Amino acid sequence: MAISSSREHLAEPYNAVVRDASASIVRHQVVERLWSKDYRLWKPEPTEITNRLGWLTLPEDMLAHVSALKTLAAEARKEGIRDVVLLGMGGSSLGPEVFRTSFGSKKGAPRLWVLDTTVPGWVRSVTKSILPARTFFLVASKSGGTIEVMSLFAHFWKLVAGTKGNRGGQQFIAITDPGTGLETMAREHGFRKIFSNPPDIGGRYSVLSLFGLVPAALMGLDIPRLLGRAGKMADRCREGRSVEGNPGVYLGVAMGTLAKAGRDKVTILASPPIDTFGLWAEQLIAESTGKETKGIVPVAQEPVLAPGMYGSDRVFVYLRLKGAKNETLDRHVEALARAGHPVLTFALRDPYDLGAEFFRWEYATAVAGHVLGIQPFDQPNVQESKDNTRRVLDGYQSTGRLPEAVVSTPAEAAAELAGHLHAGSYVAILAYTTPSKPLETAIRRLRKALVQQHHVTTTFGYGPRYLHSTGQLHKGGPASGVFLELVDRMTPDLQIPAQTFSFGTLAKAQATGDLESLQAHGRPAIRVMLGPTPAATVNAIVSRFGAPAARPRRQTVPAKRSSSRRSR
Ligand SMILES: O=P(O)(O)OC[C@H]1O[C@H](O)[C@H](O)[C@@H](O)[C@@H]1O
Repeated sequence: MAISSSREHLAEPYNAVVRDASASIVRHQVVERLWSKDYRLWKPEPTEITNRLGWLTLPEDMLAHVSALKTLAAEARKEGIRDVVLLGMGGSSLGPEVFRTSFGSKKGAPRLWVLDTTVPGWVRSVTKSILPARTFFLVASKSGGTIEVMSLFAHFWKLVAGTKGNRGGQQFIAITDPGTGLETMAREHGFRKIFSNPPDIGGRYSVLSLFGLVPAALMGLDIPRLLGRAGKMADRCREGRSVEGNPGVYLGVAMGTLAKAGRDKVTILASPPIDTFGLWAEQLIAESTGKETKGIVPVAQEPVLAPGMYGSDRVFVYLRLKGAKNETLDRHVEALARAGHPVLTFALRDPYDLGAEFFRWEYATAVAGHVLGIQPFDQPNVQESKDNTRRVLDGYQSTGRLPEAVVSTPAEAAAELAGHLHAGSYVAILAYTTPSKPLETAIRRLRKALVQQHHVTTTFGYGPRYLHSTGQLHKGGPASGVFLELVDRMTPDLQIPAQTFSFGTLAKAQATGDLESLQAHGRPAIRVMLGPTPAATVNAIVSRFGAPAARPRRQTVPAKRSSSRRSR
């Protein structure tokens, strides 16, 4: 079969592992029970499950909002709005980020900016790129109280208020659940519109709800077309008689059973225009499965290397967009399959097929949770870092100082990393800084060096974004992570209006709060200060890793054919 078509099933011997588990999935009517929202698929109690399954019917339910979305998009065009800045975290920002980078704005529609940070340099760079009086601000938060979102709102509200020609609240739009603090605030501030999202959808399952659709509509996307693709996939995910006939169940059973057999790193490869899909999938998979010391490690945007460099803990999934520059990835994926790694390929005809992929992966993650025996809809360890941040900020407010954390030099960090790594490890690189080309090139070099030298897996996330995404897995998932925290100087800093701390202090407190959480879980966590030239600092770590090590001996089959887990 040509690489350009989907390969939705694994080659042998991996397919046999999935087949082994299938009988139990069919016998226990997992598909039917998932569609009927039976919480016992995951846990004996319904808490945070029954009120989290609204995503199943979004492709139909959201059609009711199409005309309101069209009206808003038309208003933006008519009023000459040039930019839309979305203020949100995790489930409220990563889906829109995929739309922004995969589609680009349509002709005549405003540009979308997604701001999910507290790093002052990043906030400042978006602030400088827009004309405040000709910008809509989307304040997006399910809970309506997330500290980053509220701080960013305060910043942009003040900015707009100080602008000639501003239309005040008319430039602000809220997306939130009914009855939140954000809803009240939006009403008090005279927001142009409040989009009230169905409350039975968790953040990471919300891309096809108003959280994803409002920014998508403002960018000029064809919403019925996107929902239509998602709906077709949802229909395919109703097949209950065979796992191989249901694309969502197949992916979920494959991820779950292979993770149990030792292949717990799901490496997402995607054609260049859609490669931020991995950032969205990271949150979905990591936050849903990474708990009770179990979980699947999603890997996004990792540089591709020769098949022999990878350990036997990987599964590869390739999202191939028709017409994109796919030559390199095509060759890579062929080589991976030839070398005996498990590989799936999903072919997308155009970016609208992302609608189908969102649904497939959501469904698959719910099924993988069942296979792993965890409940995929809560995030029990996310709060810890938030509590630690709060404690650090309280300390700062009474003493005027942040606590000192142990800092390593680049050379020490390289040695410490090496000392912690073994087969099956993953290194999570966590950067509290402003994105830049040189930095991202240096990070790619670091990831390459780690894979080549140690045959481990690498992930990369900007802080505090990753706290709302992979942060749950880091603390609650398997103890195979080693954490490298890279922290900016945060200068020049930026004040948060009506707040006793600045953006820089908040970002540093978040970095410290998470470091403390990781250490409290006994996870190796190393901090390096990025200094005046962040890319040079990262390169200094890379330079400590020598030439690539010899290729490891690699297994080409899963460790063992595990028997399927008893379904409840
Ligand atoms: O949309 P919000 O309520 O602001 O939440 C944003 C994010 O917050 C937390 O970190 C959760 O773990 C995420 O799942 C969520 O997406």
